[in-house]
Order: sequence, then C-alpha cells, then structure tokens
Amino acid sequence: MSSTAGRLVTSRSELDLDHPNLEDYLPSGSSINEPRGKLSLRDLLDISPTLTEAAGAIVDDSFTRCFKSNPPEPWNWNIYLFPLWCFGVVVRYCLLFPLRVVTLAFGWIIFLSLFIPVNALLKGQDRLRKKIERVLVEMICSFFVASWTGVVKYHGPRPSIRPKQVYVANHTSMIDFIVLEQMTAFAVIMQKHPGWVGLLQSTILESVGCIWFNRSEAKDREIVARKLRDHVQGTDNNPLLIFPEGTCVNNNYTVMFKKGAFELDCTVCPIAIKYNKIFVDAFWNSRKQSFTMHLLQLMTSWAVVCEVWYLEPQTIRPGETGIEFAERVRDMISLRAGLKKVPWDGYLKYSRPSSKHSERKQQSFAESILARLEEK
Ligand SMILES: O=P(O)(O)OC[C@H](O)CO
Repeated sequence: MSSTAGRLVTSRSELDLDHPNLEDYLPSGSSINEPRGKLSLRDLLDISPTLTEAAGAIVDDSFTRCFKSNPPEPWNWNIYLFPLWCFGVVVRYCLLFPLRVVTLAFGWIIFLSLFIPVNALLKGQDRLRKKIERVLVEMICSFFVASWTGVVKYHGPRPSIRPKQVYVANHTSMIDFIVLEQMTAFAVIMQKHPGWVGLLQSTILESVGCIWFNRSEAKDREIVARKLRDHVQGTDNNPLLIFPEGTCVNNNYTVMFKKGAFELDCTVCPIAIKYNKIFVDAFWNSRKQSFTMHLLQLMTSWAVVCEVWYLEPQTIRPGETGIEFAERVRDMISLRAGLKKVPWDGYLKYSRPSSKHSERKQQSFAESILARLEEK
C-alpha cells in the first residue's frame, strides 16, 4: 500500500510540475485532492475530479498563459477620461506616428547609403569592413528603438568580443534583438522569417555573423550546431546571442531553455530583459500578428519601456549536465526579470504533446482507482 502511495506521489509530482490555478475553477469547498470517505460504486464511477482538472487545463493551463497577450487595463471609462484618451489617440496616430516613420526612413537612408558602398568597396579588407558594418547595424537598431520612443535602461557591464563565450536572453519579441543590438553588434541565432524580415536576415544581418535556421528542419539544426561551434572559436567574431527558449514568451514567464547553448563548452553570459507594460505590451504573438503589424503597434504607442540586465557570466560546474546548467541560468534570468518559471518546451506551440504525457496521466488515474480499491 505504501509503495503504491509512493508511486502515486511521484507520478503526481511529475505531472503537476506547474499546477494550473485549478482551485480557481473548482466549486468552493471541493478539491480533487481532498481525501474521500468510504468507497462506494458512485465514487468509482465519479470522474468529475478528472473532468474538472481537464476543464481547468483547457480554460487556463500554464502553457497557454505563457503565450497570451496582455491587453492594457482600460482606463478611459468615464466622461472626464474619455476625451483625454481621444486626445491621446490623435497625438499618437497623427503626430507621433508620422514623425517616427520619418525618423525610421531617415535612418534607413543613412544606413543604406553607407552600408552598400562599404560592403561593395571593402571586399578585400575584412577587418575594416566588419568594423564599419558593426557600427552601422548598431546605428540602424538605434533608429528602430527611437521609432518606438524606446526608453531602455541597461544595467551591468557591456558585452565585449571574446572567444568562447555566448550570451543568452529571455525572449519576448524580435525587438529584443533590436534592443540588445543597438548596444552591441551581436551575432544572433534565430528562426528564418519570410518577407522583408527574411530579406534583412539574409543580407544585412548575415554581415554581422547572424545565423538563421528553420526550427522544423532537423538538418538545419545540425548545421546550426556546427556553425555555433565554429563561431565561438573565432577571436574576431561578434559575440554570439541565443534566445534559448526558441520562441517568444509574454514576459511574465520563462519556458524551458534548449540546452544547445549550454553544451558549447563556453562561458555563458545571461541577459535578463523585462518590459514595462505601462504603455504597450511588447510581446510578439506571431500567430496572431505579423512582425510589421507588431512594429506598427509599437510605433503608435506612447513608448516602449524596458530594462536590460547583463548578469554575471557563468561556467558549467563539475558534474553538472547541460540541462542543469541551462536551468541554473534560467533561474538567474527569471529571478532578475521577475518572471515565473514553467516546465514547458516552447516548441509545443508548434506540435502536439507527446503521447507519453497522456499515457502517464491515464496511468496515474488508473493507479488512483486501484489504490482506493486496495484501501477497502
Ligand atoms: O514566437 P515565435 O515562435 O513565432 O518566434 C518568433 C521568432 O522566431 C522569434 O525570434
């Protein structure tokens, strides 16, 4: 009996790593964990706790919550505030937005009129060309940040070019890259995008050593792993930046870090990014919004406010696995940025959960019934 109970405790704790706020959905005074009295047939046939749990998971599971946008709290609800809000809309859309478009266009004109000749004329002088291109990429990113009136506060020492080090950060939107890139020309590892973003990726960003891949292609992942190993060995390569969550999360949570960055035998430099949602939610929900629309949303808001912390570099400890190392770094980032850790793989966004998970759940249910029968 006690071994059955032990097994049950194990399987419950494995399955309920981050228990959804199930209690919120339960009728008051009842709980699926509550010990029941004498066993009757009715108890055995009663699957309502399981159904309740399933319904809770559907309504508000912790996985879905990681990818929910956070619309701002409405504040324009009365006769005094509504005209003020209307005035704000007019200022943001009719004054700020055109000014920002002009700023960004101006940035692109300067950037392209320097980048194209430098790229074409300095073919034989790689060092000088790379140096100028780095400065130009940082500059265009600053124009992007200015186009949303970005108010970014950086804490800690700025990243420097050193071999055998990799920077890892939590991921909320592709603008994370822009926010970090305006300070340091990182070589970033990212998903390949279609459209104008894809064009920038394969032209301009490739010049700073960025590496692109398609996450659904196993072959791409192998190529990227090789490129990463080569990149970190180079002495003059731009610092490598990886978003180990592999997908955008809404800046309230962190999902599991992929272990790749932590198995490169490099120093890992964590970066924590926290957006203040006071004016706009910086989370890019790519399933609902194109990146262009996301940028337009930022450009029509009052400002994008955020803080960036460059945390203390970490090395793998003796006996520590890549996964444990990744978790330790995730702890540091989550703590600094005030994010809640959840045990989900962000790629589940794009795939169905493994059948093993549902089988474990079925086994746990069967074991609970058997345990109750044994109690008799
Ligand atoms: O949120 P996702 O999964 O669409 O990821 C978007 C980008 O690849 C982030 O850089």
